[in-house]
Amino acid sequence: MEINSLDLAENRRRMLAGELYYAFTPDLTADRNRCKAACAAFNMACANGASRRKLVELWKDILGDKTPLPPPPSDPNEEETLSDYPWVDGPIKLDYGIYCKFGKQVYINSNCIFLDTCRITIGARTLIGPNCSFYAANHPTDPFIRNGTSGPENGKPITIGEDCWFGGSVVVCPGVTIGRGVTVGAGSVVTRDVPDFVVVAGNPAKIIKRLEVGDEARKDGENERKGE
Ligand SMILES: CC(=O)SCCNC(=O)CCNC(=O)[C@H](O)C(C)(C)COP(=O)(O)OP(=O)(O)OC[C@H]1O[C@@H](n2cnc3c(N)ncnc32)[C@H](O)[C@@H]1OP(=O)(O)O
Repeated sequence: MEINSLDLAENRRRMLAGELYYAFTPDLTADRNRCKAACAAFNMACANGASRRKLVELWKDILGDKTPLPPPPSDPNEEETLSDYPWVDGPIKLDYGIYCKFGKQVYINSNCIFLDTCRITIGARTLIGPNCSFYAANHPTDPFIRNGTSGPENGKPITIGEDCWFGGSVVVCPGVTIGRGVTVGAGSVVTRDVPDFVVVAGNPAKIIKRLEVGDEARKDGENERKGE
């Protein structure tokens, strides 16, 4: 495939739809470079102990989120107006940033990676331990189609529910959906969907515990998702 003859909009549509597409086109490369620079700025500010407000601004830059922040409080030490924004300990790496969505009060520990060639959604109040990787990106297993950086690739979206907890060094593979209130043990590799309210661990991750959660708690989650 000659990169220069590609319909770039169609190529991007294919990327997000999980179809075979080419990653090294000028527009996708420029988008990744934009995100790389935004991540570098965020990581540098994090390492230098920047204020919560500065870090939230830089985090929003990574995601391409143009919505304005609430005005600063008169006392800059009282930034409770920002309490719903994710807490992110750098360094962090996202591929595009614009294809990731994080719910309120998410926490991300250091050295996490989000390869968002398809959409990655993380539910509210989910806690993510250090060195976790969320790989929506994938390549064909046939080496002759894969063909290094000249070949096409495809991905699958990753969806994580609310109130999950990922221990350190978890890998989430392309196409995985994890339910609400799930705990994922340290070092797990999640290759298949996970239902609500369970603990999974291992490689591949398997259910090691089911939580007793009343119907009311399940209903609360549904209402919250509907914005009630
Ligand atoms: C947001 C942050 O920054 S988090 C900071 C980093 N912290 C971490 O990464 C800690 C993550 N915690 C873990 O992995 C814990 O082991 C938990 C949460 C999974 C333990 O969950 P529990 O439901 O209490 O499991 P429990 O300890 O009873 O173990 C049940 C079984 O699963 C196994 N198991 C527990 N954790 C794991 C794991 N990570 N990988 C593989 N097996 C595991 C146990 O060995 C045990 O097996 P056995 O019955 O054969 O002895």
